[in-house]
Amino acid sequence: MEYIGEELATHSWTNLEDRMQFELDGVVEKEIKQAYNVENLELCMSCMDYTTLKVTDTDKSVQNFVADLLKKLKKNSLKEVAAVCVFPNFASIVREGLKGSNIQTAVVAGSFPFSQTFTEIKLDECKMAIAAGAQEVDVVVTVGDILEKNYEKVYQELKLIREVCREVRLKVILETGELKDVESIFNASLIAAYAGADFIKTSTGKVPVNATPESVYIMCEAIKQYYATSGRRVGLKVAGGVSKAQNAVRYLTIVNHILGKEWLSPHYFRIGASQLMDDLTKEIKALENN
Ligand SMILES: O=C[C@H](O)COP(=O)(O)O
Repeated sequence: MEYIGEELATHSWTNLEDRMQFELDGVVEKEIKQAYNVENLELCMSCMDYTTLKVTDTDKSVQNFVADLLKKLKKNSLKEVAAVCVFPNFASIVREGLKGSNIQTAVVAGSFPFSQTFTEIKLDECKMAIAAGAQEVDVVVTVGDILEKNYEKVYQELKLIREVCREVRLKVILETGELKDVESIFNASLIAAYAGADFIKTSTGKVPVNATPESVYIMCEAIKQYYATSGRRVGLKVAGGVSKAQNAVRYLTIVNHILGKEWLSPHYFRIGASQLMDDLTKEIKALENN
């Protein structure tokens, strides 16, 4: 058995907080202005996990959600989004609705959004979602265990989830708004990476604080250090409260600044959003007509 504590000890987050504030307020802010162009807005579109995770979702509403998306993309001559993300019970409906497109069927699973149930139930939910057609699975870490530094427990559970999700893309949600400090976000990122996550994701969108530039900066730094050690690229998904094109470009800029352009494709960068599509479409059109 590998122990995650030994791996974490090889990484360092010292001085990260000071450097982060300095860079976010200075050079990154300048880069955002330069990055606000049609090419990058279209890139944000193609990296979007178009999401509905509402208590009112039904078979019919999800079917309409997918059909509306395809209509919007066609009407506005837009590039395909990366995925449609829904609760796991809607996986087969989404997969069916997306037939003929390259858009992936993504689900949240593992007792989203709180991850508060038995490991077996989380594993079964992932398995059932995959059997129903999910190609990507987003699960949440047990946040309390990160805060109490029960790192080994979190790591072992994620490895079990990785095993049942071996044929699909696995995104691990850290719920950074609840982790709060640099150390917890940095360590949670590395635990997920070492457990085999394809992506680490900021938030569920279901707590008061979701994605922030600071949390994304810390996660990028952990991904960078992990890549230097392992040679494996872990992707980053920004999610929760991203509803404006300006914010989407802000996150893309931070990822580019720390990780570089190799991360700027749907393979390694995603934006999970339920409200971003319209503003992004509007801004693309406005810049095109300028
Ligand atoms: O995974 C995606 C998020 O749940 C979406 O959050 P949002 O509804 O705030 O865009």
